[in-house]
Amino acid sequence: MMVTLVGVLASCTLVPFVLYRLVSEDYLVATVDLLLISTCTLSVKWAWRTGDTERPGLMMALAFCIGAVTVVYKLGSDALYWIYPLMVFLFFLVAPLKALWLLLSMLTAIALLYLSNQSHIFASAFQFVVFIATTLITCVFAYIFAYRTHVQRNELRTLATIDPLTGARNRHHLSDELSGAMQRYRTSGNDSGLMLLDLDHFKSINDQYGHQTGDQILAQLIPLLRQMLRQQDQIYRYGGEEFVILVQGIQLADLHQLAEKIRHGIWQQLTLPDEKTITTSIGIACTSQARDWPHWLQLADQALYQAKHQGRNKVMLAENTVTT
Ligand SMILES: Nc1nc2c(ncn2[C@@H]2O[C@H](COP(=O)(O)OP(=O)(O)OP(=O)(O)O)[C@@H](O)[C@H]2O)c(=O)[nH]1
Repeated sequence: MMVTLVGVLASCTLVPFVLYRLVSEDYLVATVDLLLISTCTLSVKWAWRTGDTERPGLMMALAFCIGAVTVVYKLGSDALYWIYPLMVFLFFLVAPLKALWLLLSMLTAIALLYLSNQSHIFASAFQFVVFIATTLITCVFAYIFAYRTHVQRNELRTLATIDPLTGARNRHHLSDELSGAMQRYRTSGNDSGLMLLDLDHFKSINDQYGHQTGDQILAQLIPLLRQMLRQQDQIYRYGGEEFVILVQGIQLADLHQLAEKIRHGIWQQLTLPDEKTITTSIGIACTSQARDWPHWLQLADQALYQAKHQGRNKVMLAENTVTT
């Protein structure tokens, strides 16, 4: 985790300086350094406890910017060299645009302190101009680099998690999401529903109309499903023409109604080039019926098998009920 790495590195770097400042009786700078080490420790703990890296990262970044202005004000040009590693450091902690804004605010504060004659930060006006020019250039290059990395990371995440043909999620995070829903049911009694949906006779559709038409049907299915679902409901492509829909916070009766609505919607709205209809079979199960997430999925799969077995174009409920 980046916040931990940066927090530990920054703290380790600062410890010898705290000792040095204490020995040389520079108590203000020693206090600032100690506060920065405490902020790093708190942020790392916060990130580990909550799994959230955004707010702890921002807290650390803000503390370092304020600390840097204070130390530069107190120590003058001796402290200026630290601004450069800090500029790179901030891009590891917060999103590129936030890091850029923080850095520009920090540089403005240093410039205002100097221009208002409140401190002899710079030995000469020339040194001031060189400092501003070099820090701005570093800011711009660091921002471009961080922004490109950010975009590429998002693209990689999309490639790893989204099925390119349908736009549904792939199976990558399905087990995590299902075990999360199972966990929520155990801790708060909040039931969730699972639908396993499989288009009927898809092989004959491919054989009769061609693979490309089959692909188009699969691509049209997801927007149609999204119209009938809430924004927080998740659709995963489980296999070729088989999809998993995870519906959080729903009881079995309502899940059944929703599955019927979906079955009808597909029957009415998803059509072949010659206007013939396409049907679907759906197996459904709720967290309250299952022992764990693989069992939950297995129950929905058994229900889907029943729906196929009983003639297709049907919604079947899982039969098992867990007894505790
Ligand atoms: N066009 C297209 N076809 C796919 C894709 N993935 C899987 N398929 C096809 O989907 C078909 C699934 O066939 P089966 O598993 O026999 O099932 P089915 O014909 O739908 O029959 P039932 O499920 O029993 O109603 C196979 O012919 C696969 O080639 C895909 O991405 N695009």
